[in-house]
Amino acid sequence: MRTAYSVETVRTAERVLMARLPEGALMQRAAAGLAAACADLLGRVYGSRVVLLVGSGDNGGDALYAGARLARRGAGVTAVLLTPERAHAGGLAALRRAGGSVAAAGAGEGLVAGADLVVDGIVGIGGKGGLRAEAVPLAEAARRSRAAVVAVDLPSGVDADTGQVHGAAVRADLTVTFGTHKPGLLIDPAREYAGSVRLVDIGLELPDGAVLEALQHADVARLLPVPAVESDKYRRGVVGIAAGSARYPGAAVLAVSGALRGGAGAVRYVGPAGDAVIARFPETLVSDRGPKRAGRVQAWVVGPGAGDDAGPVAEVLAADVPVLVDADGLRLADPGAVRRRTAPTLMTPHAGEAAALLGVSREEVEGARLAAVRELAGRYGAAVLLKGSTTLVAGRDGGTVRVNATGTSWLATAGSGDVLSGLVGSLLAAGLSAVDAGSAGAYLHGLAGRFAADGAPVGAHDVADAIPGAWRDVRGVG
Ligand SMILES: NC(=O)C1=CN([C@@H]2O[C@H](COP(=O)(O)OP(=O)(O)OC[C@H]3O[C@@H](n4cnc5c(N)ncnc54)[C@H](O)[C@@H]3O)[C@@H](O)[C@H]2O)[C@@H](O)CC1
Ligand SMILES: Nc1ncnc2c1ncn2[C@@H]1O[C@H](COP(=O)(O)OP(=O)(O)O)[C@@H](O)[C@H]1O
Ligand SMILES: [K+]
Repeated sequence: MRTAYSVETVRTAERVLMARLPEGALMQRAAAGLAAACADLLGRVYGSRVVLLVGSGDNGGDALYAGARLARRGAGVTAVLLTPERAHAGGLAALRRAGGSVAAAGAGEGLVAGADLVVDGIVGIGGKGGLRAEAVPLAEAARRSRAAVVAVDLPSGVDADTGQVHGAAVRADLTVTFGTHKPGLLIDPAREYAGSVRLVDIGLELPDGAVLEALQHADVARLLPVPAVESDKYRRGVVGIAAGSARYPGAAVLAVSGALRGGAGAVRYVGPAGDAVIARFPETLVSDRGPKRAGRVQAWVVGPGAGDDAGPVAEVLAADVPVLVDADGLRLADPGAVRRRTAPTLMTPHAGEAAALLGVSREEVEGARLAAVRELAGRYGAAVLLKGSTTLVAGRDGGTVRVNATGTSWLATAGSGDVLSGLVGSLLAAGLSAVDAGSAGAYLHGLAGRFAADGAPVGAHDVADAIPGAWRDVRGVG
């Protein structure tokens, strides 16, 4: 499990550790890790041109000490000081002792343009708001230049705790972060500014209560239901899919395609697209009698391609089994009925649907995904999986939010959300909790998207076909 902690928690852990260590030891650990990452990126340190962008806090101190290490290995290192009178004194002295220099006033942009490597030590976890005006031209010069850009702890200008970006921010190729990931490094839009992320262990001891956690292969492998010797189809779980309409039969087919690959023992389809479903997947149990009279299921998926018929949504919400509500179902569901449910409920909106439910703009949701997913979970008393470039899953009772790291923008193709809803519904029927089903399903779906696409466009049905390969990859079999 990869975790991300709030700035406040990092600060507390840092204080505890600093009290036990000689002064400056923590910054030296950070600088050593940073310099090593820079050296890896440069390949050849000797003779390279390194420019440090140095702000007024310890983030700048890290950059200066790392710069000193690179200078000792033969790099030409120049520091551009944003507020010369407040630059980290110890770091500056170390850089000078190692043969590095300080840029003349006004020379920064030119130096950045000619650099091999730019180290962004403008601001770290002490930052508030976007970059200040004096730093903006330097960030722009770094973006224009051919230099590799390494952000210290996080790209300057992004919000460490939320992933929001207010105004200008540095765009990095690599972010070297200390002690723990910060939430902003894992959530768009900030995540995109971070490039790849390298975590340097500086010995921080972190308590329970991460803001975010990202499942990895081993975590998902533990969650996935695998039939035991004595399993039968009913013990494995039956998932009911109430989806599709005369206008959108494809949504039903795609949701069923995901459900068949999700680990339930049987898939029951209820709705007007039975013929299309059977034609493609003859193993489906099809009924046109409505969810209430369709027979026993261990979990329902309702909503994909449902059109305007609120009846099945209400019937499904009245069932005392886990329910996944997606797409049209989100609009048709009575919020009171969702809140009154005692069995688990998982809502799976994309940003536009989340915006409609919250009464805000899509841009607002996309700019502040963590706040949006928590707000929805709180309002509906339900688990919420917010889809998009960053997929987040929040539980109904708050706490740590899951973030999915496997997605790919090739998944932005019509119907891939329907596949996800079937897949996750199947995991619910197999007995996973709403948060586990949502996050394990998003993980497999993202991986399947990568495998199916492999660098080329795919349709949603290709993603469904790639799900078994994702399972095998996660379980380390085949
Ligand atoms: N917390 C930890 O455990 C460790 C922290 N270290 C470093 O220390 C950093 C935190 O240092 P500080 O607390 O001194 O804070 P920062 O260096 O992140 O920033 C504080 C300074 O930046 C200025 N500033 C704030 N917002 C700004 C903006 N939007 N644009 C430009 N300037 C802005 C402020 O005036 C303040 O002087 C971390 O990010 C990390 O790089 C490491 O040295 C080692 C361990
Ligand atoms: N830019 C992106 N990067 C990664 N995943 C994405 C991106 N855009 C969409 N996705 C994923 O693709 C799927 C699309 O679902 P959805 O928006 O409901 O589409 P549809 O309604 O057409 O099925 C979701 O799993 C979502 O997380
Ligand atoms: K930084």
